[in-house]
Amino acid sequence: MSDNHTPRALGEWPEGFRSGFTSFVGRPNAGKSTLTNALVGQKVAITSAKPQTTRHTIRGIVHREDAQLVLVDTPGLHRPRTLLGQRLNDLVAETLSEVDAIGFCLPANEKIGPGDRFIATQLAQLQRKPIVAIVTKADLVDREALAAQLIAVTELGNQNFGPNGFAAIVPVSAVKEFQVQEVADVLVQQMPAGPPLYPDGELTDEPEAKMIAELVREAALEGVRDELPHSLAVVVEEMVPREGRSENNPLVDIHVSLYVERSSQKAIVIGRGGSRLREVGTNARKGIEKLLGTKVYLDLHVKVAKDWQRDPKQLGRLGF
Ligand SMILES: Nc1nc2c(ncn2[C@@H]2O[C@H](COP(=O)(O)OP(=O)(O)OP(=O)(O)O)[C@@H](O)[C@H]2O)c(=O)[nH]1
Repeated sequence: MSDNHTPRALGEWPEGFRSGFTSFVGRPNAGKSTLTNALVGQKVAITSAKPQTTRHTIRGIVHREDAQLVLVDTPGLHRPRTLLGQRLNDLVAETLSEVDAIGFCLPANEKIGPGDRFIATQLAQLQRKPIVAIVTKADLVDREALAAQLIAVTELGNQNFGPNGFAAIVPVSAVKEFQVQEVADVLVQQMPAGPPLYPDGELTDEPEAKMIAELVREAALEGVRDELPHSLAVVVEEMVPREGRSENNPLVDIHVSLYVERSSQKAIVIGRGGSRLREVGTNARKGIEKLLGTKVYLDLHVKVAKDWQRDPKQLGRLGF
């Protein structure tokens, strides 16, 4: 978000870094897109276009010194009235599996209506998912009206999410840039600890590949982080939808290379008889399937690339 932070490579991140996915919901015109743009800025807007492999679109990424927030679209909760029954429940369940927190946008200048209440009841089904209420367009009302709306929103939260209500309530004006930073702050507070999911500031049309690489890397480091300090790089070589699958049951073949520096490290990653690598594959696959919303066949190959960290050519190939 800020213009003056130092670019950082994947693989290096400060203590206490948080990262995760969030999504804005709210009825049409609630100010979701404007807020997204205000948070992300023009510079790093990212679009993801892979309809056959993913059902959500990445709207943008907030890069901060202490966190990375990936803003994703959740189609369906935007226009609740056109969706009914099972379909909606599926979408809600999908949202549940994909994001770490939800920003529920409610305009300051409009009374809470049936559309908002409908969304609230749907969100209430997402147990233990933090919901942050964002009172948008705060510049359009005076202080008194804003205070009244904050009280009404608090009540909506208590009615739908039990006595604790919303995880937080923040007024904002994306247009006047009032409290935009605070919106980012409260969402970041809801994110789990973890590494950046994307390279800092990079524009890419293949964000999934980066996230998949990171999921594999995390799974491969699990439990052996000390033995493989900075010696593991992961590259997604290929992602192809499996041919001949029905539209309702797609499968994506993903081929991934894991680069280590020494054969002793290769042995650690693979484990006895390949047992560890199988576990790494299973764990990474679960995360990838959540991310893409489809079944995945994950093929992992461990390779030794000597001194890759010091070789610019290799580093380039590994996406650093
Ligand atoms: N005054 C003011 N207007 C805003 C603010 N945020 C959004 N708007 C206006 O509200 C209208 C709707 O904003 P969007 O960001 O497109 O709303 P949305 O929720 O993405 O709408 P859908 O795409 O229909 O779901 C636009 O005309 C915006 O300019 C704000 O903070 N202040």
